[in-house]
Amino acid sequence: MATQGQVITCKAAVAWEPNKPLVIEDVQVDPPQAGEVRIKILYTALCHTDAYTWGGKDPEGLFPCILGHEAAGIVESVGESVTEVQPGDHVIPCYQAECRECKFCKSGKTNLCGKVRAATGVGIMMNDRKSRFSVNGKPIYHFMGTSTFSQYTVVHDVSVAKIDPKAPLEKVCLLGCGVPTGLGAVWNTAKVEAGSIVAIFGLGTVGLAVAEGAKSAGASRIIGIDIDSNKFDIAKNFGVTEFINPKDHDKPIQQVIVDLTDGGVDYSFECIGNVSIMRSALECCHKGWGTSVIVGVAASGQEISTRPFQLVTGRVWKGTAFGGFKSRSQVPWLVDKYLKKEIKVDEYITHNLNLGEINKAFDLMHERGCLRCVLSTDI
Ligand SMILES: NC(=O)C1=CN([C@@H]2O[C@H](COP(=O)(O)OP(=O)(O)OC[C@H]3O[C@@H](n4cnc5c(N)ncnc54)[C@H](O)[C@@H]3O)[C@@H](O)[C@H]2O)C=CC1
Ligand SMILES: N[C@@H](CCC(=O)N[C@@H](CSC=O)C(=O)NCC(=O)O)C(=O)O
Ligand SMILES: [Zn+2]
Ligand SMILES: [Zn+2]
Repeated sequence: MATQGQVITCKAAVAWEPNKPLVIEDVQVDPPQAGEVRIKILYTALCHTDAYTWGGKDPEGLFPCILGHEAAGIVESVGESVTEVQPGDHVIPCYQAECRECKFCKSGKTNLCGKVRAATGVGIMMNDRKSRFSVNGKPIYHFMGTSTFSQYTVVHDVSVAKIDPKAPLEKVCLLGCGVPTGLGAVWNTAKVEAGSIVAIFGLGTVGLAVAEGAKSAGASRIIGIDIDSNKFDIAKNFGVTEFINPKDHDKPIQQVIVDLTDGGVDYSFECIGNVSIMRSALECCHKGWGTSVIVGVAASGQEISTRPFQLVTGRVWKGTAFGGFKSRSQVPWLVDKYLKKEIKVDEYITHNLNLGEINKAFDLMHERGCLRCVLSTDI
């Protein structure tokens, strides 16, 4: 039955309130308006940022909402003036848009895009400043402009990357967030050179992707730091050469690293979202040139601090969103790299469940051995 132009009723996981189990609801999904695309989501993974917003830590978190931002699917229908995708295209929704026209996109200095950010930050679509989701007439907010914990979602056309239909959607859904973020933090934001010494704080999917990026950039030493010692065995497969568990040391972790590296590392990456570790990550950098990249997302109200002397003496503090990748242009390129076996993806997937088991998937995020859990939306 043709669904184009019709409201679709489908299953979605609704977060009615922070920290309360998500509820699988029959959700009404409106047709796409001008500049919008309705996507049948086939696979979606969970990222730590979903847990962060669900946990009430996100200053932009609005409830009720449909979370989820690391997914892949097939275009069901498009609104007026959409030219770059059509029904049947295989796509990855991108929380970081790329309109190619705004001040940000044209700057050549950033992957951030200003076109729809004001709407996606408040859970609505730009065209009429309303949501396309409802349950029995009650509007449900969008999340990050993607809302992939649903069998169907509506996104802005500037937030859709068209990919090679040969790519397995159950794998490449990961290229919607965590893996590109880690790789890009190294390749685009830090621009790590061959021979560099790198420290990575937090060896989840994002930190492991940093390790993979650093290895491919030719880093000579890749030091992984995690409070879970089981992470080292996994991390070796992604390029980590040395492991430090801060719990095994009395000295501040930055001092331990400075002592181990003749004055500090060339590059460090914070992949946890902990502001005190962000300070350690900066202060373990070498005087004169060490650069620290903040990747982790810290809770509302949290602030970073250090002695300004750390920066006066040449250390550089940076941050990255989606690893600096331009989403619509570069996600298809990352998919191609995966198909050519130039980047890992499968190795980050430790669990597979379906959308109906989403609360179990959130629980798994706190368990040892869990990197990414991919949900099939086929309940
Ligand atoms: N900037 C961006 O564009 C993006 C940021 N993120 C953020 O990156 C962070 C990491 O995400 P995931 O890898 O999915 O998370 P994760 O929870 O899988 O990994 C975090 C790792 O940090 C370790 N850890 C926790 N506390 C620690 C401590 N005090 N010292 C050392 N290690 C510690 C944990 O054992 C775990 O291995 C999150 O804050 C997430 O929100 C995620 C994607 C994109
Ligand atoms: N709403 C949050 C923003 C958290 C954040 O920094 N998000 C990252 C992506 S995290 C993906 O898993 C990002 O891309 N930020 C840039 C942006 O425009 O949002 C908060 O306010 O803390
Ligand atoms: Zn994410
Ligand atoms: Zn733009």
